[in-house]
Amino acid sequence: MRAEQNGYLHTIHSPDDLKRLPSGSLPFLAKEIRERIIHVVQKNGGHLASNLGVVELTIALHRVFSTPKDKIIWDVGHQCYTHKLLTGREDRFDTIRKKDGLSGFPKRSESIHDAMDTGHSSTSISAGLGILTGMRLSGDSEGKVVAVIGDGAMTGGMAFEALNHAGDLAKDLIVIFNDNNWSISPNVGGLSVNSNLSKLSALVSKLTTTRFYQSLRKYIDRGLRGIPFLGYKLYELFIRFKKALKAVVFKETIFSELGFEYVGPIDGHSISRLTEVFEAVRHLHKPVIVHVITQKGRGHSLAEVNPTAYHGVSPMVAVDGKIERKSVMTFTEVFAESLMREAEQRSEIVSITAAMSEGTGLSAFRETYPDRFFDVGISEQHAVTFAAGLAASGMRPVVAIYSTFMQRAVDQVIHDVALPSLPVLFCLDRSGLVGADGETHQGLYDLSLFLSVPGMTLLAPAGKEELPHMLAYALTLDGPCMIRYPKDACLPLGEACSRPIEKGRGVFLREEGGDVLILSYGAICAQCVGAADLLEREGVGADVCNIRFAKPIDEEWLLDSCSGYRTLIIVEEASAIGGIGEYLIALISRYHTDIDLFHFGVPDRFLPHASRKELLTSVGLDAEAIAGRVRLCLAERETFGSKSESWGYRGKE
Ligand SMILES: Cc1ncc(C[n+]2csc(CCOP(=O)(O)OP(=O)(O)O)c2C)c(N)n1
Ligand SMILES: CC(=O)[C@@H](O)[C@H](O)COP(=O)(O)O
Ligand SMILES: [Mg+2]
Repeated sequence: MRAEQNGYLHTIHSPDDLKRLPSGSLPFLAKEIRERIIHVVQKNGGHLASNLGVVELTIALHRVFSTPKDKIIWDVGHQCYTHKLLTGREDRFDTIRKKDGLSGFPKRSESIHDAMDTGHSSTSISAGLGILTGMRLSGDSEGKVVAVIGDGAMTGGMAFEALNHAGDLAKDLIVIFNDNNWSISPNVGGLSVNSNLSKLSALVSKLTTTRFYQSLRKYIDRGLRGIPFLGYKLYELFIRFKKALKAVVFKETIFSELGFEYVGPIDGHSISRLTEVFEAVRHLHKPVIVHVITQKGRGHSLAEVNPTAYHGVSPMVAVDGKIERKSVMTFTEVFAESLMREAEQRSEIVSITAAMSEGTGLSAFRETYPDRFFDVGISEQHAVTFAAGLAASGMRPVVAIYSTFMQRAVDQVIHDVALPSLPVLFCLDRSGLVGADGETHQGLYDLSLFLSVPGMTLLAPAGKEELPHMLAYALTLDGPCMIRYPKDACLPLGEACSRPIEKGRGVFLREEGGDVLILSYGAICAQCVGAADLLEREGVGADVCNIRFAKPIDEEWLLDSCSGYRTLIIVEEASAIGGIGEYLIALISRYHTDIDLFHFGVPDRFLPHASRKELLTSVGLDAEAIAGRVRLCLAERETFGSKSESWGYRGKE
């Protein structure tokens, strides 16, 4: 009783400490872990429902498997909080997702118990199979590899690619299929595995995972195959009979067809049952999938009822359901509102999401036009080519997708959309610097990935009024288009933003006839205008122009707009390599040889989690930093005379 008064969680500094706890203390430990997760997520924000659903699963995994000798890979990784609490990070857990604190995802650089960095979905089986194969090739015949993948992540194509290969390699990979029927929204897809915890199927799984059954199986298989002439025929007949028998008990699953031993469904909240099954499967010498049924949001009354709203929460929402009231609309909200207006007028507009309807602002579209809304699951590649198909048959598809997840479907954009020049509109939310999700979610590469694709129109709104105009304009184009915007407030930036969209041309947000011109693209213009205001107080005149188009650019307009300035600063909230900075410098310097050209982009390194504001400062893209760097450029010009230098690489390191 006394131990429970003080709790167990603070005594766990490694999985070995967990293994030493009496099994009777584990339900209390699970309760402690849930309370700690809820408390910290309320303070820091983060992924709540997914983490609450895997507390017992994680305890059982670390009771049976011994990391780092055994490896556990968490698919997506957003559900790794219990894993972090049990692997020596309990003392730092309050820093999770905060600048310089613990990451909200597994990171090899953070702990020897994190076998793989994750963040993007559906990678765990591929990574696990690779790790396992490497272990075996380097002589490690003991270590086990466990991939924990949710039902949402299982809808990702690469999960099937990996299952197929794993079945073929037939190595003893263990896949834990965490089935809670939820992705962020209710899960989609035809993979309807038998999710009922039927007594019969649970009993049969209990039998088939015993060592006795496994050795009996081996004995029979070997005996049958050893019969001269008829052996293989009889063996094949036996396998088919066994499958038919299993099909009576289990809904035949795709997994067993792919060569996996299927075990389940198992109650994902019974630590004892999970432990028993994990002990059994760790001795199998073939690929095995353990189908675990969990409840997303378990132990939190609001999250249990609404796992979507509690998938990822901002601070102060976690416990009392208080939804923060925002005064200013976000880019996502402006996009959602504008799309609804367009969709009302044009029935050929359809919308597509890859399991992110809430995050991309498509919920209203889904409710209003259910027949014109498609959630394809976590399968961005399919989303893009499905959109191409829709466009080829006269529809006007709008694919709402985070910049970082767009990375999954580069070839589909090129091969299936741009090549045939199909009118698909990609609305890239979370473009630029994102906050607490860190390296895996930064939206910094869409420009360098797609700027070189022929026929693409690339647009970026600076202020509130611009996005609706850009959306309407994009929906008139007869080819592919991408509009990028950040996860941030969509601020009004003056009447220039309301001016009609002219192909290839931008607008001046500030035109005082200064010496300096800041050319920028999209939302980062707000920071540029702020910087110009700061410079003006020191008597430095800086004008600001949102080029609006990264492609196509009206070269005549651009070159004419640059005339008369001595210093030109190109600012982009994207990787400095391969973005618009390099592209514009090449264009302008051919014609304007008398202008000092500078380029401020995001430096060539991965950026960890922090707030968006902290990240902008860290790479020198907030108003104060831009102003400071402009001062330096001017000082350089005074000191060394005219020079042109790309500062993107020299962003504040
Ligand atoms: C490639 C990719 N697309 C989309 C996402 C966004 N995302 C993060 S978690 C998630 C749902 C995951 O569902 P599931 O695997 O069932 O895990 P659960 O949250 O239910 O535990 C999605 C769509 C992502 N991380 N990666
Ligand atoms: C884990 C994951 O990839 C998503 O949950 C992502 O964190 C959502 O990001 P937003 O919170 O910006 O919608
Ligand atoms: Mg799920």
